[in-house]
Amino acid sequence: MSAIINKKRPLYTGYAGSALLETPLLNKGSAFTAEERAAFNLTGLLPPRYETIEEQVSRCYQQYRSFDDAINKHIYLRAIQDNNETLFYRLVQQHLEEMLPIIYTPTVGDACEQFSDIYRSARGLFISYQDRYNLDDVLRNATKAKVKVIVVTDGERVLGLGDQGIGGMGISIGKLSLYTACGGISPAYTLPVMLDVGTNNKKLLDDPMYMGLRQPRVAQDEYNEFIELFIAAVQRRWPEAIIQFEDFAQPNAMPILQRYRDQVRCFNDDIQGTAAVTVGTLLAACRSKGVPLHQQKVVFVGAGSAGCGIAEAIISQMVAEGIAESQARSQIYMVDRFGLLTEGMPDLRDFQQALQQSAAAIAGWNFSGDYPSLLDVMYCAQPTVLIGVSGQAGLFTEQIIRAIKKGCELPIIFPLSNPSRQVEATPEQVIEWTDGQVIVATGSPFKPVHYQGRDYLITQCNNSYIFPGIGLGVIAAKARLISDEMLRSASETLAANSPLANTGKGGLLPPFTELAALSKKIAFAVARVAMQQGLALELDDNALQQRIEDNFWRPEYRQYRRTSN
Ligand SMILES: O=C([O-])CC(=O)C(=O)O
Ligand SMILES: [Mg+2]
Repeated sequence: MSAIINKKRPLYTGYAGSALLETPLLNKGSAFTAEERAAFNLTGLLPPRYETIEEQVSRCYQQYRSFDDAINKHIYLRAIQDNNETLFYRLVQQHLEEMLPIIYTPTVGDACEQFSDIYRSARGLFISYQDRYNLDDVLRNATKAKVKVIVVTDGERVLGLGDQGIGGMGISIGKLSLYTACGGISPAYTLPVMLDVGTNNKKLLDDPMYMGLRQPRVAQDEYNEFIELFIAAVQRRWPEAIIQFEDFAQPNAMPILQRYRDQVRCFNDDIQGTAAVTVGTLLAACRSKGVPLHQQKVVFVGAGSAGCGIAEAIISQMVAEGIAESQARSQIYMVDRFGLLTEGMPDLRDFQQALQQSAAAIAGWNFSGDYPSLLDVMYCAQPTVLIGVSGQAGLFTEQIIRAIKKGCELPIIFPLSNPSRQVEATPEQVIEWTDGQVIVATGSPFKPVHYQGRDYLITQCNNSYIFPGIGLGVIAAKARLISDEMLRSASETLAANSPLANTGKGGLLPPFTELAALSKKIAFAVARVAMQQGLALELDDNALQQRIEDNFWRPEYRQYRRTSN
């Protein structure tokens, strides 16, 4: 363990009295000691008993348990976060499996939808289009001086819930909570950002409570200029910050990523994070099954930027396993609203065209519409893997699932859409319709399924396995950019840590309780690749490991001393 972290040097601060109690990064509440209470003018502001953080956690947990609804639990935890960040993370760390679904997917989806209704206090930066020419001033107003990770959204495609306008702030906050809880990034270095360009969600525009700009979304040139101004302002203020793009709508997500990924430390979590975790989970599934990835035929339902991002990552992985790219592409079938993406289909975006099937490939197929439907693809292509990223509940019908099972003894089925209520089929349905012969993973958490005397653990194939480790690795090695190879090493590290693939038992991915340890391994692998590519500091293995430990923040109170001013 790191010398630096164990040293527990006292922290000097000029805050005192109620201002200290109202600063969530510094507040310790009843844990301020007698000496600190005297030195910081706190005497009388707190109940007299001095408490340990463990005692505080017990009280919070008792209060937490008194709420029945997930959304009320979420509101309660967010209130603790806004009052005392150290306590919040200590509580979450101790009850990680129970609380992740509350601070993150699926409950964070409700929190985004109800953002203006449940709003309590300010967190992060709301950058409105109207402030676009004052961005330096706006960034200077941020309460954090040294920002290392920004999660930014414009709220246009929040999870599978569509345009949530300003409510998208909920997802930026949730993702950053995981950066800290699972990736050890100190909350002092994280900043959630919501770019408010308006909303096209009529319900929100008509809602008297709605707290965002009441106007249709700014689009095209104005929108792109705003993004450009934002990126440039971040570069001036925090040139080393990682920018994670989150929940942008398809027409913007890919162009923004392509415009900036070779210039700044950025990635799009829905395209690249989802792709990395899905490839990692798929590799683990293939290894447990004993059939390599390059021998699989993969059908996607949903050919948006997320689906196409995963498909491209699978193709890269198949090529890395030794098959030709054209062969790999021929094994991927993208099904969208109008059917299988096929040569000649009108209005395909660039990134979709690269994934269309050739007319020759489907020449012998038997189908009735203009393009093969999902069911046609199931019968004619006989896939072995089915991945859902459609955002549409119920798309994997019994007929679809039974059709894949017919052509494959042990299909791999990942209904990934989030949150839980948008899932293409529940794990219970998938297991039942395949008579229990299936490897299943979902994007949101689901309880284990009991079927014919057997318990099936449902693996959550969620970005949270990937992005905290990437962030930690990029920070530890000061990587300048985030390359595809770095993301691929994250997938491989994830797969290499699959309990099922390694031991034949347990989940496809490690339990969430092991996320912190896994994030460190991913950080190490990602940083190593960044160094090999000349994108990062040159460090030997020991020095890199040490920097990962040094950067890993733990929710422990530090001793405070008062600055003399
Ligand atoms: O937040 C999650 O659980 C995964 C994600 O990025 C999305 O669904 O947009
Ligand atoms: Mg997302």
